[in-house]
Amino acid sequence: MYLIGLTGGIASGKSTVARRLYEHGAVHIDADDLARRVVEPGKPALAAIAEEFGPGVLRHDGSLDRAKLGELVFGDEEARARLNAIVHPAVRELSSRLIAKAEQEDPDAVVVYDVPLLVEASVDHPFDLVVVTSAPRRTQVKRLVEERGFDPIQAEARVDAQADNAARLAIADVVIDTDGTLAHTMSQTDALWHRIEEEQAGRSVGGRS
Ligand SMILES: CC(C)(COP(=O)(O)OP(=O)(O)OC[C@H]1O[C@@H](n2cnc3c(N)ncnc32)[C@H](O)[C@@H]1O)[C@@H](O)C(=O)NCCC(=O)NCCS
Ligand SMILES: Nc1ncnc2c1ncn2[C@@H]1O[C@H](COP(=O)(O)OP(=O)(O)OP(=O)(O)O)[C@@H](O)[C@H]1O
Repeated sequence: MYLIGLTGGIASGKSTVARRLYEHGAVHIDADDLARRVVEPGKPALAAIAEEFGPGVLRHDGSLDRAKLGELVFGDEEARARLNAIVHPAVRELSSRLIAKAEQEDPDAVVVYDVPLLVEASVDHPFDLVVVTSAPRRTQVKRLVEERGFDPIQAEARVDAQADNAARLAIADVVIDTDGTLAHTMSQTDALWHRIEEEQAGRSVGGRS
C-alpha cells in the first residue's frame, strides 16, 4: 500500500485533487464523510453530542442538525474543542479500519486519506506522503461565499477555525497550488500520480510493497 495524507484548508481543492487521484486508480477515503457516518442516528457519538450541546442540536427525526451545531462551534474555540473530542476519536478509529481494509483488499493500492484537519487533529497514520492543497485565505473565503452560499462572516469563521497555511506547509512533502486554473491543479495532480507510480515501481524492484 502507498498511503497519501491529503490536507488543505476549507475550499482549497482537496476534493478536486482527490477525485483526480481516484480517476487514476487510487482508493479515496474522505474524513468529512466518515465524520458524517459516525454521527448517524443510533451511533454513540450522536448521543454524546446531544448530551454535551443539548437536544436543540437534533432535528425532529433525531438526526443531527448540522447547521445548528455549526453555528455553535465555528467562532467558539472551546465549543469546537468539545465537539472535536467526541467526533475525532470515532473518525480516527473508522479511518484506521478502512485503511487496513483497503490494504487487505489490494496490497499495492494507492490510498488517499483526505482529511481537512490533519494538522489540527494530529492525525498520525503512517503516511508515505503528505500532500497539501494551498490557496490563499481570500480565495477560500471567495469560494465559500460565491460557490457555497456562506455569508462572508461565516466563511471567515470557518477558515479561521483551522490551522493556517504556514502550519500545513510545514508538514507538506508536496504542495499543490490551487489558486490558479483548474487545469493547473489537474496537471500538478497528474504529475504527482506519475511520481507515485514511479516510486511504486522502484519499490517492487526493491522487493517492498
Ligand atoms: C459542525 C458540523 C456539524 C457542521 O457540518 P457542515 O455540514 O456544515 O460541514 P461539513 O461537516 O461538511 O464540513 C465542511 C468543512 O468544514 C471544516 N470543518 C468541519 N469541522 C471542523 C472543525 N471541527 N474544525 C475546523 N474545521 C472544520 C472542514 O474543512 C470541512 O471540510 C461538522 O462540520 C462537524 O461535525 N464537525 C466536527 C467533525 C470534524 O472535525 N470534521 C472534519 C473532518 S474529521
Ligand atoms: N485551481 C483550482 N483548484 C481547485 N479547485 C478550484 C480551482 N479553481 C476553482 N476551484 C473550485 O474551488 C472549489 C474547491 O472545492 P473542493 O470541494 O475541491 O475543496 P475542499 O478543499 O475539498 O473543500 P472542503 O474542505 O469543504 O471539503 C471547487 O468548487 C472548485 O471547482
